[in-house]
Amino acid sequence: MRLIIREDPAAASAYIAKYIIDRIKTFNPTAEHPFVLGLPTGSSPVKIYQILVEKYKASEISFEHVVTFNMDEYIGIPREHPESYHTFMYKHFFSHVNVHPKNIHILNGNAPDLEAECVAYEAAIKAHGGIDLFLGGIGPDGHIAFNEPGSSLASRTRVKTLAYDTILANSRFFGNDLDKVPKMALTVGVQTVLEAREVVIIITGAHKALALQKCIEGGVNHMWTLSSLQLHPHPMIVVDEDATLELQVKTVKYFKSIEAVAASQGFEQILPSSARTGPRKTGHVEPIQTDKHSPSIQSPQPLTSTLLAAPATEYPVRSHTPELVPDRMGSRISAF
Ligand SMILES: N[C@@H]1[C@@H](O)[C@H](O)[C@@H](COP(=O)(O)O)O[C@@H]1O
Repeated sequence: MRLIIREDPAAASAYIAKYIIDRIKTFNPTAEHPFVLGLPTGSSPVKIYQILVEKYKASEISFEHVVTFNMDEYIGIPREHPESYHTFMYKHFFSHVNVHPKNIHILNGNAPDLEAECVAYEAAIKAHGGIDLFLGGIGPDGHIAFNEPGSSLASRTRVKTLAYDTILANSRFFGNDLDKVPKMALTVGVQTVLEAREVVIIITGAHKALALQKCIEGGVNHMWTLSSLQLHPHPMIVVDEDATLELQVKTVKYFKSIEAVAASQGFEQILPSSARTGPRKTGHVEPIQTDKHSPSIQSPQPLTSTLLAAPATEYPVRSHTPELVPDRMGSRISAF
């Protein structure tokens, strides 16, 4: 886990925007081997999109060969609704860069068969060889995408009922009218996110400090779905100082020192090349067979399943506990 701490949301956003640009450039995408980018909505990534658009306009990055998959979408509001995630993405990003419309994937919350829509979405991700970098944000309750507290850590793209806290938090986008906030959404699952080769999360503000603390210092827990990132080989969380308010001072110092030491050595915790470049293929992109290419992160297995896998005979056999026979202390002392 890399935890990058920056002074304020602007600096955290600038770090991530630069990181994404560097990753795409290093990847050197082509039409046959595009960079597959997972994207979020919410207020947290707005500044990141703004910087990416600026850099595109300054010809510092191209999205010509970038394929995108969004995390989630509300169910039941029209695509053209000002608060739909379709509208959000075009307003803040897609309308301003050279990403091809055919390369944009956003779940359709008005699909006639929502379950089929979710299955097709997972299949489309696999057909593109998986997601290279999933950018995400979190809700104050630590949810990632719309994987609310209690979501299975093995979950995949599906229909999700929103938690009251999330409806409340998102009501600011609907004139603070709870009745207008959709109560259901389509969302990628925790497992869908974990299968990305890299996950980058932005967390800013004191209102998300408890969630960050649970996810960094606590154990993996379905009540704070972001904590599942502890199971990922290449997660990075970029935060502002306010988001660290609930962390222990030693945790903050530890992650700052790690970054400082890496910088002093002239590198920034470089990813393995398999994660940096993705699987190289020649020719067209073949759909991945799920049975042949098992996900890089397997569903968490119950600990007992491994423990019980060992034959019982390998356990040391304990002798029977002897019967307790009451005695007097005096009888244990040898006679003088
Ligand atoms: N489904 C989205 C999440 O993907 C997002 O991370 C969250 C945070 O939004 P904000 O950045 O506005 O706090 O909002 C919604 O719940």
